[in-house]
Amino acid sequence: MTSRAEIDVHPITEAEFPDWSRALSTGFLQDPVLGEEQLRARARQFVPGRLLGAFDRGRCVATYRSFDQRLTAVGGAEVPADAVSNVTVTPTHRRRGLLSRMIGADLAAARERGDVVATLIAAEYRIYGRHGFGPATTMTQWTVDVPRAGLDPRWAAPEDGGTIDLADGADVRKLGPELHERLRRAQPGAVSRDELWWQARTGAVRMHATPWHEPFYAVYRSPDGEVQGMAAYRADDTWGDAKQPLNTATVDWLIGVTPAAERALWRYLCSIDWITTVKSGWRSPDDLLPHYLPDPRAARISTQADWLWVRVLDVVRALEARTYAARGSLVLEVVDPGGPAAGRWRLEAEEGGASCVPTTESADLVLDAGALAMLWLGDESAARLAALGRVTEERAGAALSADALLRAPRRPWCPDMF
Ligand SMILES: CC(=O)SCCNC(=O)CCNC(=O)[C@H](O)C(C)(C)COP(=O)(O)OP(=O)(O)OC[C@H]1O[C@@H](n2cnc3c(N)ncnc32)[C@H](O)[C@@H]1OP(=O)(O)O
Repeated sequence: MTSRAEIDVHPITEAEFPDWSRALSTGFLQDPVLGEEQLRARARQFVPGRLLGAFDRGRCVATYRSFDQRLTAVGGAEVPADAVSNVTVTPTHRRRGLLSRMIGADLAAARERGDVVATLIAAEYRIYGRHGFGPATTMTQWTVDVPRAGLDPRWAAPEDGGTIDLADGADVRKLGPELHERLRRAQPGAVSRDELWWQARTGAVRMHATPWHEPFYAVYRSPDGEVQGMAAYRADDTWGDAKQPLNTATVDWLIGVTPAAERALWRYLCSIDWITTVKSGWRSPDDLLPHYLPDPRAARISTQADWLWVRVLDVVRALEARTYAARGSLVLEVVDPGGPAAGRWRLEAEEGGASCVPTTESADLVLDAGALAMLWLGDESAARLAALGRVTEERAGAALSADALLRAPRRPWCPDMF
């Protein structure tokens, strides 16, 4: 076995990219041999310095990629984020500290660049807490039992006079980015998408060895013709023994920038002939989907799990970027051994802004960096974390005061997997 010191971890060169890409597929248990087209598509994600690899005797055995992202904070301001993805360690080299070396180097560089947070979607719950990340948003998938939903079987168009049209991939690439920008700027927890996101999700660029199957795309326009919503969905082909249709529509993604758009698109999906089940895809836990149906109980939660994980790199800018539900102050002691969030911080929240400064005053609450991330986006409560021992009250009632400041009216949502 090669010793730890002999394994070289460094930002890869373009020449190392094919070997890095093979290691990435191996780590994710995917076909390690990629075609030219996939390799070319993946190479578009190459940014000098941002793809790390570990090399044992010249062969890539671990991968790590980060990229620039914008994350929407509570209140609608965006912060620069270091988005972490493509983390793999080849099974022969696991538990030798390779992930720790790569993430340590990347988070230090992100902090140096001035990123306020790092973000990721964790494959497994137990990997990233030790690196100061906390689960900051929740993902919920609903399965709608369409016959039970109670929709009028004569439904043919949105009740509000808007329209729904089918579209193709080119339309989606044209209309989608602007629509998504509207959504994400208003949605705490949402992240920016680049052009490649739209190209890969519409089949214009093939990133994976698996064959591409085109989804259906539906576009909602308001009564005055403005594009306000869009959905991509697929359908299976299932028929019962009595020759009755039992087809499922599975939503890849659905964007609605107004409740009317969301309502129209969900009702459209639940009104397609032959479709008896609709699977919602990754939604917010407080999504209004069930309530767009006459019988909300027809929408059953089929998956609920942690989704976007956040690591606060700059406490001052993170706390000053968001808005607060009330005026008030709070002294937080963040325990983050050797990490950038460590210290005691005084938060002064006011209407229209907040200030955060280092302080020597006594702390109201003591918490770790992961708990700070969970509270920052407003998805978790300090009272719950206190009950779990993740937050310690140094002043009686401090968890309740923290919740009065930090809680948000709607839960954060990250629609994306990256
Ligand atoms: C954002 C994303 O890309 S998520 C995708 C993550 N990748 C995967 O899940 C692919 C399959 N798994 C892997 O590639 C690897 O096992 C990884 C990346 C999860 C871990 O890589 P390793 O190099 O083995 O991790 P490393 O040795 O640095 O571990 C550091 C510590 O975390 C612990 N740890 C690592 N992975 C896990 C896990 N899945 N569950 C629990 N603990 C873990 C290790 O035991 C170690 O603890 P210790 O310091 O107390 O001994």
